[in-house]
Amino acid sequence: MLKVGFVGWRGMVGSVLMQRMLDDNDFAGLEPVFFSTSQTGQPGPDIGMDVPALKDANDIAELKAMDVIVTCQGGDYTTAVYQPLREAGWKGYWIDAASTLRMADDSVIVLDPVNRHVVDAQLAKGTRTFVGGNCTVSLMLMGLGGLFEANMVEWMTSMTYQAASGSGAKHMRELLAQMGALNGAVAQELATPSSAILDIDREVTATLRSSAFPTDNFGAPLAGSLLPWIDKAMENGQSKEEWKGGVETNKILATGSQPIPIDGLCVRIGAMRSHSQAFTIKLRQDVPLDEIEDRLAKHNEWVKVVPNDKDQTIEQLTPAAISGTLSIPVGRLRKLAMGGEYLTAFSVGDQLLWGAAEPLKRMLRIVREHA
Ligand SMILES: NC(=O)C1=CN([C@@H]2O[C@H](COP(=O)(O)OP(=O)(O)OC[C@H]3O[C@@H](n4cnc5c(N)ncnc54)[C@H](OP(=O)(O)O)[C@@H]3O)[C@@H](O)[C@H]2O)C=CC1
Ligand SMILES: N[C@@H](CC(=O)OP(=O)(O)O)C(=O)O
Repeated sequence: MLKVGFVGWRGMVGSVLMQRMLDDNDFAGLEPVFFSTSQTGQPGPDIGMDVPALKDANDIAELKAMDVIVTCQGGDYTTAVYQPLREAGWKGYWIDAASTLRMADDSVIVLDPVNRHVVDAQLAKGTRTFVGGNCTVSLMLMGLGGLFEANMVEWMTSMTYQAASGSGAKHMRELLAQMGALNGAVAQELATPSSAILDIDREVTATLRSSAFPTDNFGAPLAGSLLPWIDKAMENGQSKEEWKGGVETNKILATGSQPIPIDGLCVRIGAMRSHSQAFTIKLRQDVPLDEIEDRLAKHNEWVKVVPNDKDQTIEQLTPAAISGTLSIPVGRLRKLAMGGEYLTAFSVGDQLLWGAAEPLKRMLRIVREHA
């Protein structure tokens, strides 16, 4: 039976992974072993079967006993443990949510509904390191996979509207604290229908700018505002999140020496756990919209084309509509005024499911089939 070590399972991404594996009975037939960097010796999680006490996630000898390690612990952990483990002779499968190893020559970025052929080819070649993609990249490719599969995209921009969850659990709490502080600052006026909206707005703006406003995690107000920068700066003026959009997409698609230019602006907004993106797509040819919709809809079982009308858009194409689900709606599809080769689209996806946990869960299944 395959011995699978889980690291980072207590965290936000790890908890979503655990739940999805329980939902689909994925622990059956495995020998799961749970690790922690802080709770060694404590009882393992309740997954409906006996599991040993938690092992030390930094203990190379314990890790070495695993056939597969699935980690959602984060990049610092991967940096500290992966190389020493390989140097100790471990030849097992490493399945990781962190970005650390994504662009390494000997790793594959996994998103099997889009690149199963790449994953299979690399497994056959003996590749043992599989990494989930950046959330905006995975969500974009789940939505637009039909266009890339048909090699219809000459270039693309992606303008993102990213949820607080992408920064972690503390940030989600801070977003809610900010929302509460704004509401609290004007609660009395809101309860008085005759109060002047510009007075309320003035108070809200003063609260946003006040030093007492909770911004320890984001470093600035997000509720009632937005933050047009995500992750570190690259030397060329891109943010690292924007850089990932181009390099990771091309690695997933294995475009090799003919990369598709993909760039844009990444923006944090006050959504909880679903990322949205607006695309401008330069098609290689002027393809009719109905053919485009058909290709998008048929690409995978989770994408859903939303007709370009107001009622269906605001009902189906929002974080509120899809958070907590695997659905990837794509809508606002129309040709732009620039010409028939210019397409616009908007998509939404749960950042913790297809954006993080789901590709790892599925990769573990693929490894089981292969091993
Ligand atoms: N957040 C996201 O959207 C995405 C994250 N990722 C990757 O996944 C990594 C982990 O992200 P995320 O899940 O948000 O991180 P979390 O901060 O939620 O969890 C990381 C670890 O913190 C430890 N921890 C300490 N206190 C607690 C507590 N009270 N509850 C739960 N865990 C606790 C746990 O490790 P221990 O048991 O060892 O103490 C846990 O595994 C990221 O660093 C990133 O590399 C990838 C894609 C998206
Ligand atoms: N950077 C993403 C979340 C994330 O964890 O990305 P990555 O896995 O590429 O580090 C966001 O903030 O929404």
